[in-house]
Amino acid sequence: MTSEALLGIDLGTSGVKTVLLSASGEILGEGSADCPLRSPRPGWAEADPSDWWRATVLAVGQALASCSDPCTVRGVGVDGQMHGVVLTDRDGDPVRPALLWPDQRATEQAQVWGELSTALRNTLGNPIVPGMAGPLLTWLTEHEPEHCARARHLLSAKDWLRMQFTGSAGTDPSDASGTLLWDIGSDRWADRLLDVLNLDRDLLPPVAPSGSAAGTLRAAQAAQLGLPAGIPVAVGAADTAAALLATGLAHGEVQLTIGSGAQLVSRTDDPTTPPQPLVHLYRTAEPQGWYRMAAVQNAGLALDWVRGVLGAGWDEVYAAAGEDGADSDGVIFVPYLTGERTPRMDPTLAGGFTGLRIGHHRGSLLRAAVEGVAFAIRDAAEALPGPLPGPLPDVIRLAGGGIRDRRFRALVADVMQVELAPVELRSASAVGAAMLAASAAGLPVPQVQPAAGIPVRPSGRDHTEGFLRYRELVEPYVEDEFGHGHGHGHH
Ligand SMILES: Nc1ncnc2c1ncn2[C@@H]1O[C@H](COP(=O)(O)OP(=O)(O)O)[C@@H](O)[C@H]1O
Ligand SMILES: O=C(CO)[C@@H](O)[C@H](O)COP(=O)(O)O
Repeated sequence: MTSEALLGIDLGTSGVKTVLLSASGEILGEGSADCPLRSPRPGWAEADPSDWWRATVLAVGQALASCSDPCTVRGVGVDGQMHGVVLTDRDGDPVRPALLWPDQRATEQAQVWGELSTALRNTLGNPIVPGMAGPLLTWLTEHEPEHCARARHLLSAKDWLRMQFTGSAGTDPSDASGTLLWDIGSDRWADRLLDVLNLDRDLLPPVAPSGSAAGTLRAAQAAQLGLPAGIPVAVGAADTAAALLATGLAHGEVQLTIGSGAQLVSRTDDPTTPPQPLVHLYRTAEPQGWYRMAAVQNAGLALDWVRGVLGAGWDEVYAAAGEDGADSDGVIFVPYLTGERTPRMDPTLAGGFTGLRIGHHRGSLLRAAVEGVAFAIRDAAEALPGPLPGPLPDVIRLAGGGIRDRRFRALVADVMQVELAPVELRSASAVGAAMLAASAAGLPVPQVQPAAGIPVRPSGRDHTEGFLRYRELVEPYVEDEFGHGHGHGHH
């Protein structure tokens, strides 16, 4: 028997995940291929898009091979990591490696952006951070004019991939709203800002709805991917926006996704932001609507770094999360390897282990690392405003490739003191991309009912003392969203 399927491809920071979804929302096949970022200098984060392509071919092949019956793919949708820049020529060939969201090279340029008039900054609805396309483009204009002169398009990761599929350049509002080049209230490129900053408007691609058809799959690429040529390809969406589609996050609910970074999101109908926002505001992948995001730069990315440096396997890392006893015996890990966004909003911050004494050992460092990432997530969670002014809800939805281990889930629930409701999808974003493929192919959008995992309730283990010590290290003095300085009660 042959089944019909929609293919979703998630181009994440750590690699590519694929899913084949049936018309009734069932997962027929899955695949994944690693494609880690490169850091040619401290503070830089790049990727070679040809590695993305190889990982995509592998992950699509795996998904097809994993189906129990042969699949006929009726449409393709893509989503990807947000904010970065792929500068390409007119054919979509990169003129230099892609710059990714954890990149901090545009820190100086971001400061210049921060000095723009309040009116202009308000149109963006977002904190100014150096890993977003706008400041990265300013850096490229100043430091690599030769690459800018050769460039025809500035693309997000998934837009680059889709251009390989269809041959034409474009983007969608959910990714465009994460560039700092987008007028969030008017839902279009921020032309006045581009003029003021003297940035090349012609580099920005046309924008179309996430679920519309961008074109069809070209024959040569179809042959490499093992897919039929000529099938519709959706414009696609930013990874978090795609994940919201798959999990069906409702107004008033909060979702925590842990991958390379971690994101806490909630939907909002109000696209206004305070002058110095500590959280992001982005467009959803739907025809209307926004969501707010508290963004943690260093989640799985920091754990992966610690793992590499200490030569540990993932199981050892997660075993450390499951250990009983005192909080890392006084060792604290600050995971700010790529600066930090919510709630610090400071790209110049760096990571570190502190509190080390003779008698501490490798296990103390691993334990401190998982705890430090959980502390960073709690720190960000406390900054996420509405649609629920006030404290976080009692239950938070949990998703992402970083939650696969139950010991880490338990630690995060204990540190945050909330119940976590896991969604058992290997890649919620890839499922969202497959849903967009259905709409681009003119097919009914599958109703996905993601399997609910076992709820993770706080066990009663108290991490408050460790969290407060962490806070003292990272937050001697803060300003709230309205610019009022205050110290913390525990000082
Ligand atoms: N083999 C593994 N076992 C357990 N956890 C892993 C493994 N590989 C990766 N991870 C965790 O999953 C994260 C990647 O999750 P994913 O959602 O795929 O991220 P991204 O979208 O950033 O590529 C890693 O940073 C790490 O925390
Ligand atoms: O930085 C953000 C959002 O602001 C992330 O949504 C990135 O898009 C990275 O996602 P992952 O690769 O960690 O899933």
